Amino acid sequence: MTRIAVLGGGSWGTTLAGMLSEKGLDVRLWIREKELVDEIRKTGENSLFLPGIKLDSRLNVSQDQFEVMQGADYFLVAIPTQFMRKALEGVKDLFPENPVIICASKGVELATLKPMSAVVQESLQEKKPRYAIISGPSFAGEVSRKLPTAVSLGCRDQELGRRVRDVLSTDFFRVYDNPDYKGVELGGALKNIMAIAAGISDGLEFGHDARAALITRGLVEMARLGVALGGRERTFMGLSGMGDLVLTCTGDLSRNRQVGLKLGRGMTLDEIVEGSRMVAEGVKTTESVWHLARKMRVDMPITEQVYQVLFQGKDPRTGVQDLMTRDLKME
Ligand SMILES: NC(=O)c1ccc[n+]([C@@H]2O[C@H](COP(=O)([O-])OP(=O)(O)OC[C@H]3O[C@@H](n4cnc5c(N)ncnc54)[C@H](O)[C@@H]3O)[C@@H](O)[C@H]2O)c1
Ligand SMILES: O=P(O)(O)OC[C@H](O)CO
Repeated sequence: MTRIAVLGGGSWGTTLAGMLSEKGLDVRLWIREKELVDEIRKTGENSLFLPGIKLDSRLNVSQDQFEVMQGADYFLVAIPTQFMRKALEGVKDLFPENPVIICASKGVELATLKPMSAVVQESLQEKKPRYAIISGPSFAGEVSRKLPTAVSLGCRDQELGRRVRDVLSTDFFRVYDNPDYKGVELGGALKNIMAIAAGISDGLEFGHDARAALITRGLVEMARLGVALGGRERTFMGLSGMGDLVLTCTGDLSRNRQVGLKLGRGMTLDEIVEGSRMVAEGVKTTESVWHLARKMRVDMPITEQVYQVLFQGKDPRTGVQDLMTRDLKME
């Protein structure tokens, strides 16, 4: 039986682990928090990150990485991106040679300005990992309720990509393979910034026109950086670009959109993140991408304004005003 090790017991890792266990695969989920391991074993629920969802009773959960990783055919990682490198380096000896790493996380590492493909390659260098990235419009809260969802699977090796696609697909979770892993991973990371921007606009009650403009111009900006970093423009029109962008700019289940909504309504970033155990990847990724855009000399006006609101205390209203009064240009 295909065995999958899932590393990361937040809402997404728990959702994917539960889904694949229910599909009949041998799934082992590594969770950092002992109280969550105990709770899932006792009640079948991860009430901190995935409340109200009964997990498949065959799902194995553990805090012991050896127990989770030994003998696995695939390693699915759903660890917040700023912790990814340290987490993988900490268990690198437990991976076999040429492990298949399926990344489910969306962000750009702030310390190095690198995407997850590079973080995985560098942290497991001696093991020569094979990388795939799953990304697209997929709220854990909806997938865990088996609502119809479609995502992209980026993998340079097309034969492996098709295999991973088949392993991850179910009758309600449809996976499309795409050899442009760079575009797929950047789409998922960059949309988080635009979700914050759309949240800010809606928090300020700037209306539907403004949000539609942010989504459309946000996509242009995402593709511009994505292509400069080696992704294909067409990928940004797909599920991991346009699809996830629309979802998180309009869907209130998005944590990134929620950060923006609260900023728009007058809260400070410190007040918003204080006490939250959930991750809004867009905050750190805005900082990473702001630096990356400067380094690559790519124009990213929406990212620029989100950066100034998040990290330079700019009034969100002034940020929107500054976007509207830039020099006029051809579309
Ligand atoms: N939740 C979703 O709907 C969803 C969907 C698609 C992709 N993702 C991506 O999945 C990744 C994981 O997010 P999530 O939503 O499952 O997380 P979450 O917000 O539900 O939970 C937070 C996670 O962070 C972990 N964590 C906290 N501090 C840590 C540390 N110091 N080192 C290592 N881990 C630490 C916690 O153990 C927990 O697993 C993110 O990159 C996110 O963008 C999430
Ligand atoms: O809650 P968010 O904003 O992290 O979005 C979750 C997923 O990325 C949606 O596809």
